[in-house]
Amino acid sequence: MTDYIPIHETFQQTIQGEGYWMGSPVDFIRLAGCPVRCPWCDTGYGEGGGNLPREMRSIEVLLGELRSRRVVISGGEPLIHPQLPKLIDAIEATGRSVSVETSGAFWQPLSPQAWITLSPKTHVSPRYPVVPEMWERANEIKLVVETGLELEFYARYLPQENGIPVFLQPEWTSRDRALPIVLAQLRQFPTYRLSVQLHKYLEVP
Ligand SMILES: C[S@@+](CC[C@H](N)C(=O)[O-])C[C@H]1O[C@@H](n2cnc3c(N)ncnc32)[C@H](O)[C@@H]1O
Ligand SMILES: Nc1nc2[nH]cc(C(=O)O)c2c(=O)[nH]1
Ligand code: SF4
Ligand SMILES: [Mg+2]
Repeated sequence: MTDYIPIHETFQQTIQGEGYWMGSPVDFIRLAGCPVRCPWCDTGYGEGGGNLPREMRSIEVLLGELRSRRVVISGGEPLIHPQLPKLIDAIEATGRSVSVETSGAFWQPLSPQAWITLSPKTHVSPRYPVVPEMWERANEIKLVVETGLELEFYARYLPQENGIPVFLQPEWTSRDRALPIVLAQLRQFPTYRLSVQLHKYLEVP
């Protein structure tokens, strides 16, 4: 039985612009749909995304497009789709590695080899808090910093010394104000790292 999954867009042979794998050559599969409605969503889901692309594509066709050794599955919110585990397994079966970008508001058991980037949104969308399993499963945490209060909001969930990597990412539209805040926070928390959405500066997808 062929598995279809709702796709917003796919693009290949770009670079991961954010977080731990920043600068790595990657392909992108952006799944469609997200209920979380972050006010500053840079992908258009802040208002629900009803007018955004949504095309049912088969896993087989998605595999045929792949060119890079690492594939980033993003969205929208990838974990709302029950087909996600099968898509990850199918990509890994080609010998590739998979990264998943998620708000952490939904849970499904995923391949233990998949790299989970948790970017929490509880603070801007209290109806969609990070589920407890996600704080345990995440391989990195990426906080979008707009006001500087985010770090305190999530303090009890953030790893202490020698934990998983924590990235502070200036909210894009307020980056001129948010970047100095992030740099000051990095002086206070020198084990955390800066993530800048490199792709936007390079003007690649
Ligand atoms: C569009 S989201 C899709 C994946 C998932 N829904 C999530 O929020 O992690 C991809 C990444 O972009 C980040 N992001 C979205 N809008 C942003 C903005 N305006 N400034 C900085 N990062 C943003 C999210 O936090 C997330 O790490
Ligand atoms: N190049 C590039 N890197 C990214 N890292 C996370 C992205 C996302 O929208 O999930 C993204 C994106 O949209 N483009
Ligand atoms: S959870 Fe991700 S895709 Fe959904 S609105 Fe927030 S940033 Fe956009
Ligand atoms: Mg993006």
